Amino acid sequence: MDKLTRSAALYRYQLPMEAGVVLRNQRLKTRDGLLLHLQQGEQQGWGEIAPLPGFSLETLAEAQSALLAWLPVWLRGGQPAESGLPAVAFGTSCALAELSGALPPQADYRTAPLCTGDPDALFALLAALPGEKIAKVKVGLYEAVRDGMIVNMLLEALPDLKLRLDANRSWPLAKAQGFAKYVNPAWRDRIAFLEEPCKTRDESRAFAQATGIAIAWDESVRDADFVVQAEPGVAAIVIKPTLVGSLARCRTLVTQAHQAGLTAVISSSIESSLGLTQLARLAQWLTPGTVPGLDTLHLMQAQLLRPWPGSALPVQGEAGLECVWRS
Ligand SMILES: O=C(O)CCC(=O)C1=CC=C[C@@H](O)[C@@H]1C(=O)O
Ligand SMILES: [Mg+2]
Repeated sequence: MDKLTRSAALYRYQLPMEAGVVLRNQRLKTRDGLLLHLQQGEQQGWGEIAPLPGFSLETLAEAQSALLAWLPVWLRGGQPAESGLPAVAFGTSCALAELSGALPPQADYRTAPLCTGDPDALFALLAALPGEKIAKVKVGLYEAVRDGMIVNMLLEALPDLKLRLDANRSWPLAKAQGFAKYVNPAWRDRIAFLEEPCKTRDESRAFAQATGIAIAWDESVRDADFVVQAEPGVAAIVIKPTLVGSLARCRTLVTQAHQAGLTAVISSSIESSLGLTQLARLAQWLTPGTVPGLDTLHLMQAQLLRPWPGSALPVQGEAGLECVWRS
């Protein structure tokens, strides 16, 4: 491809969130991020760079500065080094992969319906769901006993249901065991995994051994000392590309997980529909057969540029974007 024909633009977006979306004790009123648009000859590619407040270590301002340093190198025909900021590494690698055709267009638009509060709403939705019934329930936000009873009730009522649970490291070991006590041992193997039950990895391992409930690593995957390996009681790793890094890094993690006999689940960091549809493509490409954890679009009041199939949310076009840089 002709290096001279490269051009690029960087846009800023802001999408209104549904009322009441709280992340790590912080209300998220809007989702703010950047969109990178690269063009080379007839080819083009988009990437979303949206550090998630409370989860990402980098800020949006830091991501923007990194992109403004990355862009001139790319425009001159170079291959800029992968950014050390995960959200930037993810977004730039997506734009480059669209440009080169490396990210296949086919997508896995299945999601594991996400339930944070109302088990009745989840029950109605699951009862009507065709095909594989797999849902994700947030635990650890209320009393552990209440969580245990809800999980037990759902598994009892829907015999073909499998659950993914997520405690976000909120329980001391004793509390986690208090949760498990309320889940009938006969149904525990229908908990596909419980993400990060305890405050430390060792406590989470002890929980899995003691209860027979499989666990998954999510936050741990981003710890500097984390190594993907087979361990008793560990079923899966959750990969959130915006928090983890480039497509190449995600691919390495998926390969390592599969080699260790673990499930790898591609999951959302609450990207816009643009980033989310790219994650659905990544899931189809790297983890076919595993339902990705992408049920987060309903937390927003609008989509961005590319619609998620079946979503009724309005789609904001390019006209609604603020251009912060253009070559
Ligand atoms: O993994 C999924 O199924 C959906 C994404 C999801 O649960 C999360 C996304 C981003 C931040 C968190 O609130 C949460 C998580 O902790 O995994
Ligand atoms: Mg999680």
